[in-house]
Amino acid sequence: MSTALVGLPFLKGHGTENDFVILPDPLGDLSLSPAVVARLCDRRAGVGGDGLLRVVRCDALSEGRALADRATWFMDYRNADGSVAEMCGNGVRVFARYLWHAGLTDDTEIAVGTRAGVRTARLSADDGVTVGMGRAELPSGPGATAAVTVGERTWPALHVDMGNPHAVAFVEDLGHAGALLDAPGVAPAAAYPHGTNVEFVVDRGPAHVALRVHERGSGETRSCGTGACAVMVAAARRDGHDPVADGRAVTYTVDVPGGRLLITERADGMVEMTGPAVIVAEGVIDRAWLDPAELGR
Ligand SMILES: N[C@H](CCC[C@H](N)C(=O)O)C(=O)O
Repeated sequence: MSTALVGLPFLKGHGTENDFVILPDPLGDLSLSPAVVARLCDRRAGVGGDGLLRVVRCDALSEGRALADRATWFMDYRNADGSVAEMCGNGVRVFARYLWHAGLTDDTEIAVGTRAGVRTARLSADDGVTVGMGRAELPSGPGATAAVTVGERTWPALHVDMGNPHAVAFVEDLGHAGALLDAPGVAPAAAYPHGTNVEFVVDRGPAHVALRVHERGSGETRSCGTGACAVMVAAARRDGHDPVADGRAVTYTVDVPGGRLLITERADGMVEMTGPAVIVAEGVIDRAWLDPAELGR
């Protein structure tokens, strides 16, 4: 006799192979401990993902209520280790694709609440999604730059804040970053009191770069949307572009190990990122493995 799985619905999705466990929780009644998130993101014993996107109505959680007049849904993003992060660019694309897939919206322009504020996603007929990623902040003063170390090698890095922190290091060859099994050393640590994502960048041609990324709380991933935006802005400034100052938008192609992103910094400073977003599968988390009671249900 088949025993139907009775438990928690979930979906899997990815954007340029930055993959996520998607947990619908419209009324916000799940309590997700870091340990439970880590179990769900475990690639062997769990569902597997670089992170988790909990889908909650803005008016159903304290962090979202202030945004409820501008967005219906809040993306509660968690890293694979269970830590909370302010924003996830690939995640917003997948989140918007999920809302459409689940019939929770019939708009193709969707405002999404995040810990970094409201981000707007535009769905295209193929699997592409364009997200307004906000404006890049380049801190000045002591926290503007850092030194990034992997093994015996150290590089200068530019601090770029996309709502979450990034240390962007231009290197001669992406292989020089080694296996990236551990977090690169970043000094001074005071520049990043809550840790940071670290990107290594090489040029591929005019307005065309490629990166590898070690993500805070997730390790090396195949892509990082906020990281790709941080890299684009760092490369644009290195190349003498400052759209707000010179009134000219600039677009870069950013290749990540999991695919390609097109990123534009507009004359108003808004950074727009376009890339794919795919819903791969949906299923049920068996209560024998994760009792909803562990989630406060
Ligand atoms: N993968 C995400 C970034 C997650 C950043 C997270 N690791 C952090 O701690 O900031 C993205 O596509 O933007």
